[in-house]
Amino acid sequence: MSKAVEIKNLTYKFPEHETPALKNIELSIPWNTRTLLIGCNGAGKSTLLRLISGKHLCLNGNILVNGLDPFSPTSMDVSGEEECQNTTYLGTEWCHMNIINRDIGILELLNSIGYQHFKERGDKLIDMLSVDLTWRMHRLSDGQKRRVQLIMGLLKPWRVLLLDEVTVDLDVIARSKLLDFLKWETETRKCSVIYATHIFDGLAEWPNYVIHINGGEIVQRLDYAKDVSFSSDDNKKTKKAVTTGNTPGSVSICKVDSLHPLALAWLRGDIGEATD
Ligand SMILES: Nc1ncnc2c1ncn2[C@@H]1O[C@H](COP(=O)(O)OP(=O)(O)OP(=O)(O)O)[C@@H](O)[C@H]1O
Repeated sequence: MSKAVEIKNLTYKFPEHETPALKNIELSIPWNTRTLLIGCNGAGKSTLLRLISGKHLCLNGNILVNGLDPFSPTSMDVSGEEECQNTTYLGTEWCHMNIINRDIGILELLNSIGYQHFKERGDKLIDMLSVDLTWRMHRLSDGQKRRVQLIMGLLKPWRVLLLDEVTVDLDVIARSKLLDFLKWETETRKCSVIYATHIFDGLAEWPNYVIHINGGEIVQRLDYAKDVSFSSDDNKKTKKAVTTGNTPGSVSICKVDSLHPLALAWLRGDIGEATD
């Protein structure tokens, strides 16, 4: 069976630059997994996601998504019980689509992209992101607009979801629910998520793989369950946030104090949800 994503010997260069943005990328992403892409600004994360989505043409190397060339006209997978888009890419330019500032009602907007056809899924997303169908786009806050956008972006099921940091405007509840939803999706149907982010709160239990990109190269790929452990004691002795784990290639991460649980509890209280 084909993998969610299979990349072989991929090197990609923008015409304006001497050095390639991506070098010798080899990557295999199985089904039913969540992968985090971690790297500095300019490391190559967005370029990789855009190539996987078919937004850039790949000339050197081979990319297959669900066994298909992402640049080919076939964008739907009708092989399973549900009709799926092969990839959904939600990135920076998607965040700035014009419609989000127009004087248009949410229901009208969702109907225009097939809400009736994906009603069950749409209702789940609307409920999850606490969107009110009577809202009008031009009167919303940035985070409310982003929540509506996410419903639009996730309405049609996909095989591979490529998320390029689109959660910065979300409050901690919306982000937490979105991450839970994506986890549930990958556990209940044939799909996978690749997520490039600089925000790590709430992700400690989330990924299956963590990929470190530096200077356009994949420098490390950790199998989360096998290669990553959290330790409160060992690292304190060495005063290092990350130390080598017990097996070669694995890492032990110091427990980090984070305000994320507190903010989540406060905001859950604010909207009347039970806190743990
Ligand atoms: N449209 C473009 N034209 C030319 N060069 C580009 C273009 N987009 C990105 N690059 C270059 O490709 C390299 C990788 O950029 P990319 O956007 O993939 O990084 P990134 O890891 O997503 O960074 P960030 O964390 O800032 O989003 C950078 O050196 C950048 O200057």
